[in-house]
Amino acid sequence: MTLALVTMSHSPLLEFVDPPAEVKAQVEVAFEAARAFVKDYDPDLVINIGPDHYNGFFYDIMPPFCIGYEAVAIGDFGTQAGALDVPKELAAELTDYLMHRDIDMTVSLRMEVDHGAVQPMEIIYGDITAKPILPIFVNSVAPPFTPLRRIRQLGEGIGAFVKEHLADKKVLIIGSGGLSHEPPVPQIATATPEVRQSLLGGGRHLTPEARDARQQRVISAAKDFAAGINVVKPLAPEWDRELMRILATGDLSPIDEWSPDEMTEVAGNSSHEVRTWIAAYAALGVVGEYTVDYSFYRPIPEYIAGFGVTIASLK
Ligand SMILES: O=C(O)/C=C/c1cccc(O)c1O
Ligand SMILES: [Fe+2]
Repeated sequence: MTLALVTMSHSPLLEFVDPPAEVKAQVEVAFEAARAFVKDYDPDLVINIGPDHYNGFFYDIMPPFCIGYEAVAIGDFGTQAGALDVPKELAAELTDYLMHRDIDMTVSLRMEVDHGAVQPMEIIYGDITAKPILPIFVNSVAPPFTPLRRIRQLGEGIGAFVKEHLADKKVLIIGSGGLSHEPPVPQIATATPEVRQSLLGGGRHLTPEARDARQQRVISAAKDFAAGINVVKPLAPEWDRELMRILATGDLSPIDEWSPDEMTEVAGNSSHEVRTWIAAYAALGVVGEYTVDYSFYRPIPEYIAGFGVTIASLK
């Protein structure tokens, strides 16, 4: 058994906006580092921890986290659509294991996932079905948020499962999202009645026209933000670097004390996507001491993201 980790900011804007060539080149170097690492490691299984942006999960029922026994990517922002290759029985075993560790997993027998879940797989493999994958959703955009301690414990449970039940496998854990950012994903607290309906589930399975309108709003916000118009909260590079520093130490306990409200205040509504990174690092830390082999960070307004990529492996 072994476990390795890749965490990656995602941005649906990658193909829709144009940062300076030097920035694009740096991001491509980071993506290539992830590809090369994964190619060399050649995992048997991917455990994919990702958020959702009101495409698969809505306020009719919003779990803090959920595992998919089957999963279908909706293909937003031109990402690959279609069914993921989920080993259903293994997903059920992991659920059972976590339940017995007092992690009340929600299950979906047919989870719908968006760019937030699949973009790293697409970047790394060019195909979201390239490997068997256990898809785990972590709520990162819809308050109220579970305390970060619970996310760490979820990650630790996943790590313990890998250690005990996947002794003959090479496993890659992916955390997708973050870092500081506040793209124009609607908030229930400030929603108009129409948007509120959409967040309650009306936004599921949008018509192509409605999907296009939704995406154009985000693309145009990104262009404004890059032009220096503060349509969204500024990125918070210091906060991002501090998180990455803590993750690299192997001791995640300081993060337990972070309050969700303060995260939102300092690093933006979508900064909670770092929960995927925290869970992934907690899983790796349970399997053994680790080193961060590669780390990239740059705030990229065009992508509306404090943009980071890390790779970590066991010592
Ligand atoms: O509008 C959405 O669905 C999400 C947009 C977005 C923009 C930038 C960074 C991210 O992580 C996003 O999910
Ligand atoms: Fe996102």
